[in-house]
Formats: sequence, C-alpha cells, structure tokens
Amino acid sequence: MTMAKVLVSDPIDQVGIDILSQVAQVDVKTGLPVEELVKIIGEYDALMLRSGTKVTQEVIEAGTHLKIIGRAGVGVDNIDVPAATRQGIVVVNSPEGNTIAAAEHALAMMLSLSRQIPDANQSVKAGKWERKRFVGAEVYKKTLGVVGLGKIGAHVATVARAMGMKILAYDPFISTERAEQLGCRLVDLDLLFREADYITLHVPKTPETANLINSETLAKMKPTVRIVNCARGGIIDEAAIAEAVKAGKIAGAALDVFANEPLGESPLTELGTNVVLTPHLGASTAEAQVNVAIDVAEQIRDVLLGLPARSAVNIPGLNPDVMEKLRPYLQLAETLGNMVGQLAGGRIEQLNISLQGELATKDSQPLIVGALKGLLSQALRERVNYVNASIEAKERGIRVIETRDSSVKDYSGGSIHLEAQGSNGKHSVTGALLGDGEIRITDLDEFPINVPPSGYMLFTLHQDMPGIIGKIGSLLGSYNVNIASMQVGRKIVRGDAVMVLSLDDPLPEGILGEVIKIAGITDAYTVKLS
Ligand SMILES: NC(=O)c1ccc[n+]([C@@H]2O[C@H](COP(=O)([O-])OP(=O)(O)OC[C@H]3O[C@@H](n4cnc5c(N)ncnc54)[C@H](O)[C@@H]3O)[C@@H](O)[C@H]2O)c1
Ligand SMILES: O=C(O)CC[C@@H](O)C(=O)O
Repeated sequence: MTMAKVLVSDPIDQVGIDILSQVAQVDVKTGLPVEELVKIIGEYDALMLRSGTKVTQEVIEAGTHLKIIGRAGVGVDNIDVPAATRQGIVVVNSPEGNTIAAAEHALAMMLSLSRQIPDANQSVKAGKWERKRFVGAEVYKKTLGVVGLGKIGAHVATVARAMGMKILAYDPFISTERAEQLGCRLVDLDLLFREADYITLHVPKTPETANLINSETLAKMKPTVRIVNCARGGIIDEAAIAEAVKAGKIAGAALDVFANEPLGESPLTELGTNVVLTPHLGASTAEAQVNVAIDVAEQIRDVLLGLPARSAVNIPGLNPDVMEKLRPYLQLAETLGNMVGQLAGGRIEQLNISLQGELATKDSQPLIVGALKGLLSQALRERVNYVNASIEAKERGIRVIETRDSSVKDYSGGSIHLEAQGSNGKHSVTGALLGDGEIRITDLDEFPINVPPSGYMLFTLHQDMPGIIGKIGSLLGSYNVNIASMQVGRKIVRGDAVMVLSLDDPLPEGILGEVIKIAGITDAYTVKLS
C-alpha cells in the first residue's frame, strides 16, 4: 500500500510533523504562491496550514485526492470551507489551542500601550533616558469594555479583574448568568463605548462586526480610551482609528490584526507612541504552537487512518457510513437551527426540538447537535462544530428539550420542528426533505408554507388583505432587491398570515423598518443562510 502524503504549507511546530510522519510522507513547503499550490496539491491526501496559506476554491478543486485540510489555529477564514464541503473534504481546526496565547497578547498590548513600553525601549536603546516623556496610565480601577465574551474574551476579563479593573462586556449571544460568573456586567454596545477606558475586541469577523469601530462609534468614546484588537482585521476601520488617534479623539490603539496582512503602507505606521502594532502574533507562543500542532496533526492522522476527526468545522466526527446516510438530515437540522436562531434573535434561552414521523424512531443525538450548530452559527461562526456545539450551548445556558411524535406522516423521511425562545420572542420552523434530498421549509410560526431555504430571506407577519404583496414588491424594487420567489401561508382567509420571500440580493440596512411601516404588517425578519 502506498503511504499517504501530507503537505504542510505554513510553519508548524515539529511535534505536529512528527505525529503526521507516523502515518504519512510529510512535505514541508512554506510560502507557496497560490499558482504553485494549485500545481502540486493534486499529489496530496492532506494539507496542514496556519493563516498564511490561502486555500481558494481553485486550490480545493485541484486537490483531487485531498481528504482533510487542517488549520493549526482557530479561524478558517483563509479556507473556502463551502468548496471543501462540496468536495467531501473535512476541514478541522484547533478551537482552543491558542486561547491563552491570544488573551495574553491582548493584555500585553493593553499594558504596552498604557506604559508606552515599545517606544520607551527604543529610546533607551538609542542611548536616551527620557523619564518625563514616558509617563503612563494605570489600568487599576479603570473600566475595560470586552466586546465578545467567548473563550479569549472570558480569559482577558478574568485576568483584567484580577488587576483591579471593572469589566463591561457586550456579547448578544451570552447569558447574563455567564457574564456574572465571569464578574462582568453585560451592557449594550453604546454604553460600553461611552464608559470604557479600555476596549478590547474578541469577536469573529462577520457582517455585523465588520468596521464595528468606525468614525461614528469612535466619536462616542472618551478621549482617554485605548483600543486593543487581537481578534480579526476589518473589525476596525483603520483609516478612522488612525485619524482619531492623530486628532487626539482617543488616547491610543494597539492592533495585532489588519484588514490586509502583511500591513504594508498604512496611516497607522506613521503614528507615534500611542499606537502599538504587532504582526498577527496573538497565537505565536511556543506553547500555543505546540497545542495547535498536536491538536490538528492528530486529527489529520486519525482521518488518514479512517477514524473520525475531533473538531471538524464542516463534517461531523462520525463513522463515514453513518455520516453518508445522515448527512442530508444533519444539513436539514443545521439549516433549521440557523433559521430559528436568527428569527428568535440574540440570546436564546430554550430550544425545543421535535422529531416527527420516521425521524422519531432514529438516534436523535446527531440531529440535536446539527440543530445546535446551526443555532449557534450566528454567534460563533467557524468556531462552532459538531463536537463543541452541545458544550457551547450548555455554557450559554440554552435549555434543549426534545420530543418525538412518530404519528406525523406528512413526509416519508420525517420532519424536524424547532422552536426557540430568544430576544425577539418565540419562533418556530419546521422542515423536511423531498425525495431528491432537497430541503423544504414546511411551516413557519405555525403557518403552513412550502419553500426551499435560500441565501437571503425576508419573512413578514401580516394581516391577509389585498395590496400588501404589491407594496412589499415595490419597496424591494425601489432598493434594487430582486425577489426570486414569494409565498404566503395563512390559516384562514383575511386572517393572520406569513409571507416568505427568497431574495437574490441582501437587504440594504434599514429597509426592515420600512417593511414594518407598511399597513397590515405587524412584524418582519430577515434570515441569511450561507
Ligand atoms: N490574533 C490572533 O492571532 C488570534 C488568535 C486566536 C483567535 N483570534 C481571534 O479572536 C477572536 C475570538 O476568538 P475566541 O476563540 O474567543 O472565539 P469564541 O467563539 O470563543 O468567542 C467569540 C465571541 O464573540 C461573540 N460574538 C459573535 N458575534 C458578536 C457580535 N456581533 N457582537 C458581540 N459579540 C459577538 C460570540 O457570542 C462569542 O462569545 C476571533 O476573531 C478569532 O479568530 C485571533
Ligand atoms: O496561525 C496563526 O498564527 C494565526 C492564528 C489565529 O489568528 C487563529 O485564528 O487561530
């Protein structure tokens, strides 16, 4: 039998290479341009990388023998995960291996900024002794605003509290109890921006967090605030923060991550002692590199040996045969979880899962995990997987209640009904698979419908009466949003009804407010499915 081949395309700790070498021929080729990678990837069964390699759709399509791609770190934003999934390639990461390293880097950045350590160091090395120039500020008794109270944010908050800081936290997906356990006061973003002396970002980069710190939000902050970003580039508008520091509107910024990396030319590099920059070093500790290398190399080894992966981002760590049969239903559960999570909104307190018909007789655990993964995907993005979804849900205080009803015979394969209680109230969605495996949403908030899920969806609750459909159509048309399909579900004529619109384009900001103003519409929600 020929030995499997693994390509390591970014610097990985030797311990990882040693693990891979137990089962495969390992080639380490770092710094390859995409064109080179495309040329050679067809020879390999596995690819292991950090954040340097861009695994585009082209690379994946050329990787005809690839079984697994392992990201030695958390973020898989440099991998085209949907393309990998389409090709049946497992993508794994190490969700926790560098948590402490990233948290400690954020704390180090905060203190470096406060005490101007990088510039003071340079000054001493230049033979100067400028004690008056480098008078700093204490963090003791100051207020730290933590945006994103997940793994890294929670550790930063814990250490900062021990340094005598008062912690305000903003995380719309975390329960008040969890925040209290960590000694943080959960507040809205506006209050955090207004009251914090230090702000540290620990959120994923998503459409909601892109440019979260911009000229408008910077204007709300104290002129003495110092901002730290060790999360992802693009969460801060770099031109706006450089301008705010230069104009003295804020006291400083310490950034480890940038919209474009390497940073290159930037207004940030021209600023002085109140800006500290590092080249994406959050995960760069010897310990974290060992952790992530072991974590990911072991998963690659296991998958090459035909065993399941521990932290699959896209495919559950299940026996491949079971997986093959279950995959469409997992996709259904995940899609429904994602939809009901967005409809219920923010902090979900409870998820009711009802397995109906044929599914009531099956092992429910994978489907529950699939639904939770979908439910948490708005908050956790690629960090939620089939392995950690249940633990993450438990930590967030989400109660899961399962029921079964085998008497429902509407769809031959059975159906899944989810009901979630969140900050937008209680919402429910039911779905099933058609004969060809296509997903159908069959019920929304107890109104019968029959629509396939689509990338952008708009749902309204309204009074069934003439004219409403036309008004919505004209409104969307005036924003150049194309409607792909539309359906109304109602129980009685001219009674309460829901309208489901599948859209070809995303809804522009603010349009939901206009939809709700249309006479007869009582509520409206959008759902985005990737
Ligand atoms: N600089 C580095 O080298 C480095 C290393 C590791 C991780 N990271 C980055 O750090 C960030 C945090 O990682 P983590 O492991 O703590 O992730 P995590 O998933 O444990 O936590 C992220 C938190 O953000 C919250 N969140 C999601 N959307 C939000 C929003 N719109 N507003 C407020 N909160 C929101 C989630 O509820 C979650 O609690 C990620 O962006 C990750 O990629 C950077
Ligand atoms: O590989 C790295 O050093 C970056 C790691 C970090 O950004 C992550 O997402 O884990």
